[in-house]
Amino acid sequence: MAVVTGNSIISPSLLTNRVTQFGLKSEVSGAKVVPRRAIRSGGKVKGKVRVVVKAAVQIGGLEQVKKAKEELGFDVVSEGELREKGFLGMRKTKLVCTIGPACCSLEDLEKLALGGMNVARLNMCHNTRDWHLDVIKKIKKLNEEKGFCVSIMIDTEGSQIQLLDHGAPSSVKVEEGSIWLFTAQKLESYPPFTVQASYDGFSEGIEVGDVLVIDGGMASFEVIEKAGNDLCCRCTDSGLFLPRAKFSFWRDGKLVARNSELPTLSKKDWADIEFGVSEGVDFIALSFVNDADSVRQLKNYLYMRSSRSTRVLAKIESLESLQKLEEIIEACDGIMVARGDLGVEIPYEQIPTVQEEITRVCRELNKPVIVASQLLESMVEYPTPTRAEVADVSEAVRQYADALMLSGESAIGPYGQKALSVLQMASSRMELWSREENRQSILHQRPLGVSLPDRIAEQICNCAVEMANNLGVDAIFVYTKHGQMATLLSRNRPYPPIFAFTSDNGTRMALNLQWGVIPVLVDLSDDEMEANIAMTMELIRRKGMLKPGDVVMVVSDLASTHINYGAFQSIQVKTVV
Ligand SMILES: Nc1ncnc2c1ncn2[C@@H]1O[C@H](COP(=O)(O)OP(=O)(O)OP(=O)(O)O)[C@@H](O)[C@H]1O
Ligand SMILES: CC(=O)C(=O)O
Ligand SMILES: [K+]
Ligand SMILES: [Mg+2]
Repeated sequence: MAVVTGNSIISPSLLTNRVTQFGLKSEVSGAKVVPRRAIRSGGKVKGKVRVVVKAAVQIGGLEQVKKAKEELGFDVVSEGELREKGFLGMRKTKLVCTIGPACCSLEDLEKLALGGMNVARLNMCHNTRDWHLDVIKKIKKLNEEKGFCVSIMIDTEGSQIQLLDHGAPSSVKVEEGSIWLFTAQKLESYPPFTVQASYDGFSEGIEVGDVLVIDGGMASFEVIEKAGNDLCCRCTDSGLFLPRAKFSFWRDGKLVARNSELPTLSKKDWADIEFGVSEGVDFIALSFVNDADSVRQLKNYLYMRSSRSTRVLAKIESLESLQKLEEIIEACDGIMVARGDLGVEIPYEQIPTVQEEITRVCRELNKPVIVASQLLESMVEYPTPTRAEVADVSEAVRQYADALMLSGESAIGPYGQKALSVLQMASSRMELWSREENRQSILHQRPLGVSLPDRIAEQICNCAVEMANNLGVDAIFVYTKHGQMATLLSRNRPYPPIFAFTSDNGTRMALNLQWGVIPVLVDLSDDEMEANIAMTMELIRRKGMLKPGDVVMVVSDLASTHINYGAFQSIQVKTVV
């Protein structure tokens, strides 16, 4: 028997109904009913009733318990983590893995899911649609059959001017002083010192004397002659050409910005998006976003297509996107700091401050942010990271990024699971340090809401987190339809984990990317918040995850029409006895 106590507003009949509905036999004992302007009709209480609830809930038959367990979509990995490490030990930073040939079997995907993968990323630049479909099906199968909660992201190819091919499968050495031809002509084979660019207009606007930089510094050239669209260049800084090398042009120390010449969404991208939507992916990450228009265009399309639960992420990987950062963040549902391409467009020494700035603005505007690329690059080849890589990962966690992403480390490397465990350990360690140092207290929150209800929700969440930290509660429970309250809590980066109960599966999958949020799918009542609270606490307790003495802060904003309160927002603190 468990007893849940608290000060609540509820009708006792509804509590009993709700508890019974969820397969539990219940007794409501010691309920002090104080009818306030209550209207009695046909022997039933209508209107506002204030009740101090002390609900004693007894466990029903085995069948009923099983049913009740099935009602709670609580993923097995969070459950295991909670049992092993307790509430405070639960990892807050989310992990994204790029899926590629090295990790696409059902067994490998399961190992990544067990290792803490929250989101699987499929890069539409590589492989066939059938290959991606196969991976999507495997992940959905694992979610359904093994109780994981792994969201799926597709990442569009986008239009990239800056891709080069030298015909060799591996890297080619470039010596200082050597002369190279860069051409967009399609060649059968590659004569020595010839490189093919992926886009016909690659040299438009480029002048003799401009500097051509490979992969943000792998090698550099000076343009010495222009013949039609071809460029003849002399190597000024020796280095390497990797396959699919990226390049940029510089003049007087500044990037010659060219991304706006190409559409963010190509025909192939639209076809990939259509594929993703029909397969029910949770996120679409847009490559080479230049402004908010392409984000809005895709969001409108998803709205027309009744796919509102598909969230749109904008990848910041061009100079143009940096110049329009705030409008892009406001238009999208989340951001990826795509450092691979970004590092080709801006000098690499600027990456750390730019990353910190993007991460800060995203948190202030309440959008999740993923820090991506080269986090543990050396682990594509080696089973251990460099200490500098661990420091980089920890820095992203210290900045309170919502998520970290593996690229080649999981897609093609033999140590993908190990790389994931490095992210897991490094982020847990840094989160602990941030708590010990009370770093959350220095977070600045810029006011967001404009309308009164939005401002109220925001203030409630800000205050709730301050209270939760000061009181040292074990967990925050929030009940949410579209995830707004959960994200507003997460934005404050609280010490306890946030359990976000939602009856909307799209919301659940989207919240997977949100710092510190454990989304739980459950059938919630629209009009009786107290019953939702009692039912979810009981279900969690029944799984052995709430113990006597645990303190839970409950934050809710679902409408409570039954008691005529309209939108009823509250913070309650409950002790499990
Ligand atoms: N589905 C896939 N099939 C085959 N190889 C893949 C796949 N996904 C990724 N890879 C390989 O893993 C490497 C890293 O993947 P990732 O998608 O992060 O890099 P990328 O291609 O540089 O990203 P982007 O083009 O979005 O900037 C790629 O260069 C590619 O070799
Ligand atoms: C992830 C990605 O697209 C990049 O880093 O460029
Ligand atoms: K991509
Ligand atoms: Mg990129």
